[in-house]
Amino acid sequence: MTTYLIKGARTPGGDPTDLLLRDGLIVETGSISGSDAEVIDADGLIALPGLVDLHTHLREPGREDAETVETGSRAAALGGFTAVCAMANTDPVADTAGVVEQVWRLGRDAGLVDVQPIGAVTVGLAGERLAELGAMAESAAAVRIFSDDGHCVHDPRLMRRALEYVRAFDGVIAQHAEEPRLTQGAQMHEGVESARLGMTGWPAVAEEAIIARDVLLAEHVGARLHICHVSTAGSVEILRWAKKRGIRVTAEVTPHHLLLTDEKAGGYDPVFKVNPPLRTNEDVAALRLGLADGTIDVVATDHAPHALQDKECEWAYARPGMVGLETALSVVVATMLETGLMDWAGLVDRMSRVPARIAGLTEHGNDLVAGAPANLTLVDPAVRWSVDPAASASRSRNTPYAGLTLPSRVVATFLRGVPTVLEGKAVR
Ligand SMILES: NC(=O)N[C@@H](CC(=O)O)C(=O)O
Ligand SMILES: [Zn+2]
Ligand SMILES: [Zn+2]
Repeated sequence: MTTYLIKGARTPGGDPTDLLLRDGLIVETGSISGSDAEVIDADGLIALPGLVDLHTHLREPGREDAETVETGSRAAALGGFTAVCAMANTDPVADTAGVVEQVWRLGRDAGLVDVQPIGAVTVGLAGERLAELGAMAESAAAVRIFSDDGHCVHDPRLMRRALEYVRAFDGVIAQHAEEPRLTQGAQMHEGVESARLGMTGWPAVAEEAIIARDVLLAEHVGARLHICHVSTAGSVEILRWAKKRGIRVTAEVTPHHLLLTDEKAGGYDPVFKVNPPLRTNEDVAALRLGLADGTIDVVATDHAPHALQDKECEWAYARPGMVGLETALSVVVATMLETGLMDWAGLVDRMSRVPARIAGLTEHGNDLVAGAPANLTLVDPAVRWSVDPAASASRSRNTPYAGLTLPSRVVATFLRGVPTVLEGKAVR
């Protein structure tokens, strides 16, 4: 196994340092010389703990034409990630120990990021009966996060049972907050733009009503709740209230909800169709402030690859979702760092340390100190780059940022001391 010496990397808030990586660990930091290691010149680069994504759709098993565990893992590594949590809405659904173990093994065999499967809450995501949560928790995949993402666990009794069940092993239910009765036929955010375009709206209250209900349920049973892809100002207010009350709730926001608004629907390009929908400028401002002050705990990509025929069609028939692994860091730099709302230490917190803690991934999200696992990424903060969908490592092309110039780029990523990305290119 090659030993790597990273020379002169800046760390958030710290002085430039060298990092010696050997046998999967950071074995030494500070000023290091006289080593026979392979040297990586990191002058001008920032070293961050590897990013952790709590919300990735890898599409395997079932839709390998849109993404596989391997292609999604490669896209993640290029985005600076060393761990991703794979959502359960595959085909078959990840609702048994067998399926989550299969995904976990595929991730291990690809070896580009740690793939932590998320288990479904209900059988087949149908919202009727609880899936075998205990068996998934005890499986080789050691599932801790359960989610019916793509669907809301809308039956309050079932949601209560799920929260009670996972409390026993400190698991967490990640809720896709969408009251289905309020979003029937919905195509975009309900507001001025949807009225102008004549499209059926997805009102903010469909998200907020479920979040309000579920924080109260989590309080009642004393369990951990996580809210997926928070998208409205009202949701931020409810979370702020719940946290002040001591309720064990965490929440995520996607990069696209930090940057884009419902005006994008005006061109009827389905690349901008996503669940929850792009909202208004006021919502974007509230999400940024909520992320800055910690009301929203983490950024998660909700990387949702879709095959060409599922996206390049009429808006109403297009699947919702956007890819995001390769652009997440840059979009957060553009929306949170360049606006002065957060610094690099804040980004590390929201994209590495806290998501790792929520997922229980103890090998990730650690400070880059001697003895820590060598899971890290090197970022060039001086580079600006233009997003080219065709250059993506993801099998799908549905990025909403085509042609956009974004700041900061991942130069190298290491998983347990082994490079997955070097000079901005995937190693394997
Ligand atoms: N975000 C999306 O628009 N789509 C996701 C499902 C989801 O995250 O709800 C997908 O699986 O494609
Ligand atoms: Zn969702
Ligand atoms: Zn999702």
